[in-house]
Amino acid sequence: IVGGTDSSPGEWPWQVSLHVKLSRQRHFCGGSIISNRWILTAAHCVMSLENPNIWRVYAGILKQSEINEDTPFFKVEEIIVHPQYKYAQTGYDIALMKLDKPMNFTDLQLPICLPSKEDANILYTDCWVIGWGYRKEKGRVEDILQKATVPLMSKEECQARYRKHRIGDKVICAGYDQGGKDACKGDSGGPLCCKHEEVWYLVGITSWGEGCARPRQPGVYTKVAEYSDWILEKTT
Ligand SMILES: COC(=O)Nc1ccc2c(c1)CCCCCCC[C@H](NC(=O)/C=C/c1cc(Cl)ccc1-n1cnnn1)c1nc-2c(Cl)[nH]1
Repeated sequence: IVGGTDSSPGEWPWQVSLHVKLSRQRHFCGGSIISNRWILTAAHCVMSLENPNIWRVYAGILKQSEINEDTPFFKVEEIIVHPQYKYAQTGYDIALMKLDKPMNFTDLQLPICLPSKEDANILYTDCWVIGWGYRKEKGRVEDILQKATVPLMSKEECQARYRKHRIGDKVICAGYDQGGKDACKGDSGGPLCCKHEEVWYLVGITSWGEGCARPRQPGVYTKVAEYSDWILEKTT
């Protein structure tokens, strides 16, 4: 996250750190708890790494330094990538991870609400992008979970910023014209979450952008409300 600040314990209890363990282990992507068995993340995180056995899901943590060989994690039983996904920049950048056993909810690990399709046009005004990603384009994974508030942008304005791309109805853009606050490398798969009438909703999944926090280059997020049918079909 560029231009963010440290989160406090339990502030974003739905945020998970998805680690990949090959010869060694490292943070790979963010994700969001949507039920006691399911994590929502980005398809580009899991592409070419669809073997569930290499993934470790860390919930209820604030700092990457809390993770060591004794830290408990969830194993992944199944990974479901959206069938129309090709590349982040062409959309459908959404995937589900089924945990090998149900998660016990605590103050530090809780699910976030999914917006319903009818909510697709709500004007959210209190939105935050969260993650352990870089603070600048040439950076490194942060220890303390970072948060930054970003305003949502209209599809038309976003399309004007990304002339070489097709900004469709199934993505949502967020960012400042002057730049300064944005997601960055290591944040993808994580939540763009918005508080509406005292309830937090998973409005977006961090997907892509041209650089990090550059002027007039907003972040592009998978618009979760457009996938509520798919999510329900796959998780019930
Ligand atoms: C110590 O452990 C580590 O360093 N881990 C570790 C550290 C870093 C990374 C990995 C592991 C995963 C790489 C492959 C999967 C994922 C590949 C793509 C992914 N993208 C993003 O996270 C965000 C993109 C992004 C999103 C928005 Cl909304 C706006 C601007 C964005 N950016 C534009 N340019 N940079 N960001 C990424 N993630 C990383 C990189 Cl490197 N790139």
